[in-house]
Amino acid sequence: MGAQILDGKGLSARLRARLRERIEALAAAGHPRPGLAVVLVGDDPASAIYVRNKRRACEEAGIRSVAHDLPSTTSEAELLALIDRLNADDEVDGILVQLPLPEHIDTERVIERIHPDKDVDGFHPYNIGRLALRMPRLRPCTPRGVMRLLDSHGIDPAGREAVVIGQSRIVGRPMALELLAARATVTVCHSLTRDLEAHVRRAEVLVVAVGRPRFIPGGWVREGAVVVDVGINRLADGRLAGDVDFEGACERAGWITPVPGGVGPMTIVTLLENTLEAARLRGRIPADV
Ligand SMILES: Nc1nc2c(c(=O)[nH]1)N[C@@H](CN(C=O)c1ccc(C(=O)N[C@@H](CCC(=O)O)C(=O)O)cc1)CN2
Ligand SMILES: [Mg+2]
Repeated sequence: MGAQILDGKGLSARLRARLRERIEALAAAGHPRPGLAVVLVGDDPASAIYVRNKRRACEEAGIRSVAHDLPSTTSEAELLALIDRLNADDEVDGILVQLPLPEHIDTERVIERIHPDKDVDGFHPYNIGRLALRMPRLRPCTPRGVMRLLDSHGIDPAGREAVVIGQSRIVGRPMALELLAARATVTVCHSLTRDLEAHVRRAEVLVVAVGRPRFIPGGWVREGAVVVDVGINRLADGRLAGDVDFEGACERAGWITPVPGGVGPMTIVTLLENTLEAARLRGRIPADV
């Protein structure tokens, strides 16, 4: 095992403690606590766990979270009506709609209905457009968390060959935009990409988000590469595995994220930070904290 570990768990714990201090100081000075509405539709077991973790993280950071748990039979119109109410509620700084939504609901329409200043997931076309133009406001949590993890270990993607595998709304596309904003040379690979192995072998920064356990063999990883594994796959024996063959990749990579304890915790802390940022953008707390 040659690779050094990119420790998202440790970094996120430090960032969360710092965030809590800032929020407590604001509260002590008479400012409102940031408020996050967490919307869960249906009974997807993984989503239920992620939402529970987000609510707990809010509580620990001193953020007021309001739960909206809706049945899987909720219609799109009902969900849009809830978002309208949350948009109009001054005490709600951030609105998070857990994805995936049930199939009968149009995800794009729901995301576009969230006011961009409350879009703490950073998925609204306005916020994605701002990121694409290198004028970011609220930024998608997982890619932003990855960039902070790299930065905290002194890794600068500028000028490097970055390869992102996967083109999802949550990770792949915004990850490519973050890396481009950081001046990497970016390639996005997907299911129609020819010769994936050749792209992976070129990558100095490799980000994998496909949701298939050990999809990338360790032997494909470039010597010294930075490997960011966004996959969280539950194996038949109950253990978690990433999208990259971790043991094999460790032989060649310079840096690598573990699963669990790498990217996942960074997603959650970035959500908390985005909620504070949304409160700032909305003028509910001072701009200089
Ligand atoms: N509205 C959103 N939906 C989804 C997002 C998102 O950012 N916004 N991302 C993913 C799921 N996700 C957050 O929602 C998420 C997944 C995993 C983790 C995490 O901390 N994972 C741990 C392991 C957890 C386990 O034991 O299962 C880790 O990697 O260490 C955080 C957030 C899809 N939906
Ligand atoms: Mg995420």
